[in-house]
Amino acid sequence: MSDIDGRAVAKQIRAEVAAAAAKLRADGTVPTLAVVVPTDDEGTAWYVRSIKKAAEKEGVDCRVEQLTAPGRAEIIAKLEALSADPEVHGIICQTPLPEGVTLAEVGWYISPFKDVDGANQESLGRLAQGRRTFAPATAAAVLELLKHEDLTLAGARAVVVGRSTVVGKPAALLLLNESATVTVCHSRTKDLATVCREADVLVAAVGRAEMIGADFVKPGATVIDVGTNPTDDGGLVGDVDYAAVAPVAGRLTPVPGGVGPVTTALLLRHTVEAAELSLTHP
Ligand SMILES: Nc1nc(=O)c2c([nH]1)NC[C@@H]1CN(c3ccc(C(=O)N[C@@H](CCC(=O)O)C(=O)O)cc3)C=[N+]21
Repeated sequence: MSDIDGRAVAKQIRAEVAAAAAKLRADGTVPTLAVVVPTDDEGTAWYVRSIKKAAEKEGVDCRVEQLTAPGRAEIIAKLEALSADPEVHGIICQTPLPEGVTLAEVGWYISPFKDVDGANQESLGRLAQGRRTFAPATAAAVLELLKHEDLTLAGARAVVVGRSTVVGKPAALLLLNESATVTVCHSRTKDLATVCREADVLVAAVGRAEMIGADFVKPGATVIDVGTNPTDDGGLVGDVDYAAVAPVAGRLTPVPGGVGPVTTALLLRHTVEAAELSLTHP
């Protein structure tokens, strides 16, 4: 088994981002990402700090908009204002949202031109249509990691475990757009391990620590672990039982150091793309 090195892939993407950002700046456009943070959730706070640090290192301005106990109307007003602000090119609204508010309903107020984390239903619809769009950064990271490997997605058996709107569904659509044969599994799937064992490419996006064991994996399969589950001792584990699966899989992403760093890098890539788009579609 060989590890898939997410940090190396992220480094390469970030170098491309830095070059694109420098070019935009030389032409008088400062690529700018706005991060709307509607709760004080611990995991989100970590991600926001890491976005800000990465953005500033690569020449992308990052505006963090921390809201305090906002209602739906306040979040929507903020997203509308940022959508109308010509100096902002990319917008991400962090999850989790306050009780009773969903990303699906507030995502509508993020301009599709600035929707760098694919939260607007127009973005998801375009993905379903196989048209150019911003996919959610985490789902895009799954495909980016696969594309860096020497494997053929067309005709491959892909199984996605998890059907969330932010990861499972868009990852399945991206794989389908690459002509993989895609199965989406979830909590009601019968004989989950048997279905997963058919996969040439297995994507674990359930949010349950180490639930994918060796019996879920076909020998030699490529396994992408999207899970980032905090452990009691302050560490992080994936949805895949790494120690058990490593001897069976052909290739496997570690946690940390797999999907996570690529997610952050792609959010920045989407932001410079949105900035470039703003020049031709002001
Ligand atoms: N609208 C929205 N989109 C998101 O994509 C989103 C979100 N809300 N809310 C919060 C979660 C969390 N998330 C992570 C991204 C990268 C790492 C990451 O890079 N983790 C490092 C390690 C972290 C560590 O060592 O603690 C790694 O995997 O190597 C983690 C978590 C995106 N999220």
